[in-house]
Amino acid sequence: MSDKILQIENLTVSFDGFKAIKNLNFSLDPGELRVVIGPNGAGKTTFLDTITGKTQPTIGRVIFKDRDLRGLKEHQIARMGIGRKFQTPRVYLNLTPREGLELSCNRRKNIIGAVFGKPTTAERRTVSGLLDTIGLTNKADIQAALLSHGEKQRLEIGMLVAQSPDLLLVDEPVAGLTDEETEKVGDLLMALAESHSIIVIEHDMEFVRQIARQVTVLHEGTVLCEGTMDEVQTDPHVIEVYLGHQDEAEAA
Ligand SMILES: Nc1ncnc2c1ncn2[C@@H]1O[C@H](COP(=O)(O)OP(=O)(O)OP(=O)(O)O)[C@@H](O)[C@H]1O
Repeated sequence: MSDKILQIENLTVSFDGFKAIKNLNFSLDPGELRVVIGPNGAGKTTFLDTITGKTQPTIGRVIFKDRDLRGLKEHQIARMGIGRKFQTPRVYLNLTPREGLELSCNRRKNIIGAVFGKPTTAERRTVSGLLDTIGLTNKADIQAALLSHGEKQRLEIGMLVAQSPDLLLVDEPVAGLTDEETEKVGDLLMALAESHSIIVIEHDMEFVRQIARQVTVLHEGTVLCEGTMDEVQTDPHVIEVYLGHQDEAEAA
């Protein structure tokens, strides 16, 4: 038995001979919040795709809760406890946040059942706790279409959490958000990290500084550097391939 929730061993992913991921090793502790950064094309999305089963390793292994995920379908991996939040929010716009969360609490229900069926007392309690966690109690009963972009992002994170995953994969959750909304999403992820393992992919360095304890920097499909934000920010290789260029871009 490993004490890691996720282990990636010697992973290589090739697309027609092009190696998007090369000999990558990575591990995550239960209850850890890890931020993965890296320049465009570094392999961040491919890295997540390999964990969720969307893409199969060419070489190497992805081990989740001591089980090799090779050959498993995306839905089987999701059922094992890996939830993924994509960059753009995917919420049910015609449902209220409360109804959306009730639906997510019980994935076997269909939409009609969730909207017209009666939730159990336990489900109601879970949903009101989740509404509180994502800061949407006061908007629980309006149509989700009327929520701001940041509120929709928080609702989708709540819908993922409602499915009780052990590992949450969150892809660029603050792209396009205001500073205030960004901070709320950061606070939410930090609160969730108390009871989940979380990997966040992010470009926004202010946001990374807000939430990151451990940071993994990817470059050309492999791990360039891993450490605290301070360690990563002062690593000469990271400055050269990523942060230096970003600061130049920000200054321009
Ligand atoms: N299906 C595919 N077929 C061929 N090449 C691919 C495929 N998917 C990704 N790649 C290539 O692999 C490399 C890594 O891509 P990936 O999308 O994982 O990077 P990324 O770090 O997520 O980039 P970004 O920050 O721009 O989203 C890129 O050069 C990309 O063009």
